[in-house]
Amino acid sequence: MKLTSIGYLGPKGTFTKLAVDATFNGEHKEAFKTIPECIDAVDKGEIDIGVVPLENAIEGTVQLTVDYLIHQVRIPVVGEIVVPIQQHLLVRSDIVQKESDIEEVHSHSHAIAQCHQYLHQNLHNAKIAFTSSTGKAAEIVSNSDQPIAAIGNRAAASEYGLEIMKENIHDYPNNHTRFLVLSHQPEKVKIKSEAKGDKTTLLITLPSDQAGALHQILSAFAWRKLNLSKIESRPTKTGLGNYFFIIDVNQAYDDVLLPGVKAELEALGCQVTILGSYSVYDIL
Ligand SMILES: O=C(O)C(=O)C[C@]1(C(=O)O)C=C[C@@H](O)C=C1
Repeated sequence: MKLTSIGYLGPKGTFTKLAVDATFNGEHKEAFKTIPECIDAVDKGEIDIGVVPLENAIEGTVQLTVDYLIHQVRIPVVGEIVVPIQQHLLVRSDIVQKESDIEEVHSHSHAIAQCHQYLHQNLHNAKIAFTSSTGKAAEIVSNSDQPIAAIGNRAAASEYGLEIMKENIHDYPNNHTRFLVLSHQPEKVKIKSEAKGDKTTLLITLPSDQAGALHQILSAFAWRKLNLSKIESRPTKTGLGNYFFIIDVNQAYDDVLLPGVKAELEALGCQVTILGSYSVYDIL
């Protein structure tokens, strides 16, 4: 039998790989250089499932993921994985002995943002170099003989033979990232842990500039007592002031309440697309 293939933002040692390893057993896992490359591969059927970062507790939405899913490629969201994020400062111990030796810090923009205060206070003079992922940053540091450091996780340190010079350098505790599981073949998504709940994500376009439109949208959820966990606006990219609303509801798409919301919003002139109805998995 052909193994299910799962794509992730690579290389090895990324947080996305941690999310994949914690939720999927033994399947074929394939690293992609960028989030769009991973999403495209799912859409073209080159892989069965893609896992991409969506939102971090400190830095907020991974806009590349949201915009790519709205504007370029529509793939159903079939799961969400929530992973605790601990950022460490990784170095080659044969080259860097103390923080003040470090001339450059490499990492993914979201990881850099999660450690701003630390960098500001401790590595003020080091240059920042943005990489496609934290795993890539660790790989670069391991291949360099320059006094540079990466920000990444413990798995990256062991994967690339780096030393953790300073642990937990993220600026706030309780750091978590949500990852989306994307697939056109939901029957292939077999997650090994127990789901902690369900969500539905809707993409809503307001009719035109109309007073009270957002209030009317929210009231369609409110009077049905539907609990929302996120509301976000993203540009439609058609002109200044034109926005989509992306709304997460804390329940699966049912037969009554959410179809009712959809019909009510469409009657108000909104366009409503269901981006997914899916289970949520917490990795501890
Ligand atoms: O670079 C990685 O390790 C990723 O998996 C990407 C990513 C992100 O895009 O938010 C994932 C989790 C962390 O928040 C930092 C980086």
